[in-house]
Amino acid sequence: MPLATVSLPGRDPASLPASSALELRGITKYFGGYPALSDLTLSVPRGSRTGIIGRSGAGKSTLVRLLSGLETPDSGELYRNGENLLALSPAQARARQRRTGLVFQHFNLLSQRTALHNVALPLELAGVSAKKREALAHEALTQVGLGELVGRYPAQLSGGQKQRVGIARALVTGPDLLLADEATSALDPETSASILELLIRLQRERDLTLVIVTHQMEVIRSVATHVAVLDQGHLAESGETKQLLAQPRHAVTRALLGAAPQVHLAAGQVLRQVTLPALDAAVLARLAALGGSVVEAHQGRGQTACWLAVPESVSLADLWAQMLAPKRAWHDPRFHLAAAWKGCP
Ligand SMILES: Nc1ncnc2c1ncn2[C@@H]1O[C@H](COP(=O)(O)OP(=O)(O)OP(=O)(O)O)[C@@H](O)[C@H]1O
Repeated sequence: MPLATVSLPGRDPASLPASSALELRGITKYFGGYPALSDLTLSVPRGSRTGIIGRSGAGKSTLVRLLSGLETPDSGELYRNGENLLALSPAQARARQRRTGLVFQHFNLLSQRTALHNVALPLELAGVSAKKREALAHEALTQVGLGELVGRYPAQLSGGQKQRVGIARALVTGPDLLLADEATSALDPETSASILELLIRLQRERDLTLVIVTHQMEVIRSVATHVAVLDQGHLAESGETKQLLAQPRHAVTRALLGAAPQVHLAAGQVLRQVTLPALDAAVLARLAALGGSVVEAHQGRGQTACWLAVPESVSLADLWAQMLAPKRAWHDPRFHLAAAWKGCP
């Protein structure tokens, strides 16, 4: 599908940072009245490896689809190398799409085609001659280490090899932007590491801008020079990876890092992390009765992740039983038992 042809009030390209591969300004995308992305403003530096991280439903895949031209935003501005992508003709949009490589979590290879013919497909669609596209596909497969396996069908390849084919296919048209959506999530840790190393090598060799979407902080740590944290369609925070991970400002970043907030606790108090269905007045009252207070709470869909300051003597089991059991006792046998054990009503 082509990129949008809607004309939005364009920004003077001179006002955009020259070093940006991508500039998103106030991007909003709705699905069925619900905002999957909300007023998202983000810069992706040219030549960076930018990680997009967030929990399930944060809007990561929606963002990738917008950047690849598979979706159009409902409002906002989207620039690539200073060019307003939302003001292109369909033909121009298709040309820009060929400069964008996409790598998928589940490889998306055609089972009836060999590795060579899977990689050659984007060139075929672009009208490149058979001889030339096979030569280019062979070269791309060699670059990802599969020069010997060009005649294999997907069913004859391992998961890691399939993803190498996916990467070769993404690069065969010579893009300057590579979007990888959970590219290693379906792979075992060792294979994931080798695919991430390959992405780093290719990004350097080809001077690409790599946008890598993941829900795994290890991927961000090992690959990304820059990172943007999404939370329920909003940008929670963004910056250089080293700095952002050393000093996470947003609760969702800390939750993804498994890091506790930096707070000064009273003597005899400790921090405990719990995820609650809700942080309502009744739960807060029970927490206060235990001598505890909320240090940080992060509301997700259907649950709230909390850091609580409580007296050292209040264990996690106490918190669960005393704060939740009264609400849940009749619905969840585990809490029923916990409540009975703790003598809760
Ligand atoms: N085509 C669609 N139609 C309706 N709702 C959608 C569609 N695509 C995404 N959504 C909704 O938009 C929100 C963001 O979804 P998205 O897939 O972008 O999140 P994500 O961060 O990639 O999640 P995950 O890590 O689980 O893939 C979710 O609430 C999702 O249900």
